[in-house]
Amino acid sequence: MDTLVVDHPLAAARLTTMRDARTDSATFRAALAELTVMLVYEATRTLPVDKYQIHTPVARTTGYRLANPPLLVPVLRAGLGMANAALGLLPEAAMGFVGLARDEKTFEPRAYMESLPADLTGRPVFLLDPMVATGGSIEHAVRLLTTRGASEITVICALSAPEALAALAEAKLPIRIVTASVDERLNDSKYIVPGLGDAGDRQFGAV
Ligand SMILES: O=P(O)(O)OC[C@H]1O[C@H](OP(=O)(O)OP(=O)(O)O)[C@H](O)[C@@H]1O
Ligand SMILES: O=c1cc[nH]c(=O)[nH]1
Ligand SMILES: [Mg+2]
Repeated sequence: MDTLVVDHPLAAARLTTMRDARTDSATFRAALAELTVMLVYEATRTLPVDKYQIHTPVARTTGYRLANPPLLVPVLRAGLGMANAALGLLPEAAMGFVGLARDEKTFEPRAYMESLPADLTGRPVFLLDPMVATGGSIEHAVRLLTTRGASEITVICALSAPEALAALAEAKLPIRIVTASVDERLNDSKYIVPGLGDAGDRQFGAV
C-alpha cells in the first residue's frame, strides 16, 4: 500500500493550528480546508492528463486537463470540512457521500448514510476524512466503493495512526494514502496521539 506523507512546512503549520487545543472551531475549519488543498494538490500530481489544442492571444499551444477527474467522497461528519476545498481544486469532479459514526465502546463504525453512484467501474475515487485511527471507518467506506466496482481509491487524511496503516495494508484494499502525518500511536480510547481530538467535534461541536 503506497503512503505519501505530505511533510511540507505549510502543511505542518496548518496541522499545528488544528492540533492546538486552544484553536476555535472557525479557525480549525479554515486550517483543515487549507490543508486539504495541499493534500489534494499532492494527490493529483500523478493523475493522467489529456492534451488538447488551444489558442492563446498570441499563438497555438497545447492545453491540459485531467483525463478522468476523481469522484470526491467525504466521510461525514468530519470529512465535510474537506469537501469544498477539494471541489475548489477539482471543479469538474462529482461528489458522493458516506455517513459513519464510530461506536465509543466497540470502536466499530456505524453507517447511517450513503449516497454513491451505483457503478464506479473505471472511476478513480478520493475518499476524504481528516482522521484515520483504527482504520475501521475507512475500511468500511472503501468496501462500499469496491462493491460498486471502484479499484483506484485515494484516501486523503490529515492524520493517520500506524495501527491503521498496518491494518489497511493487511486488508489488501486497492488504496493509497495521502496524509499530512503518521502520528505516534492510539490511546486506550482509540484516539490518535498526539492527534487533535475529535475532528467532527472540533469543527461542528460535540454531538
Ligand atoms: O479510523 P477509525 O478508528 O474508524 O476512526 C476514524 C473515524 O472517526 C472520526 O469520525 P467519528 O466516528 O468521530 O464521526 P464524526 O465525523 O461524526 O465525528 C473520523 O472522522 C473517522 O471517520
Ligand atoms: O483521534 C481520533 C480518532 C478518531 N476520530 C477522531 O476524530 N479523532
Ligand atoms: Mg467524531
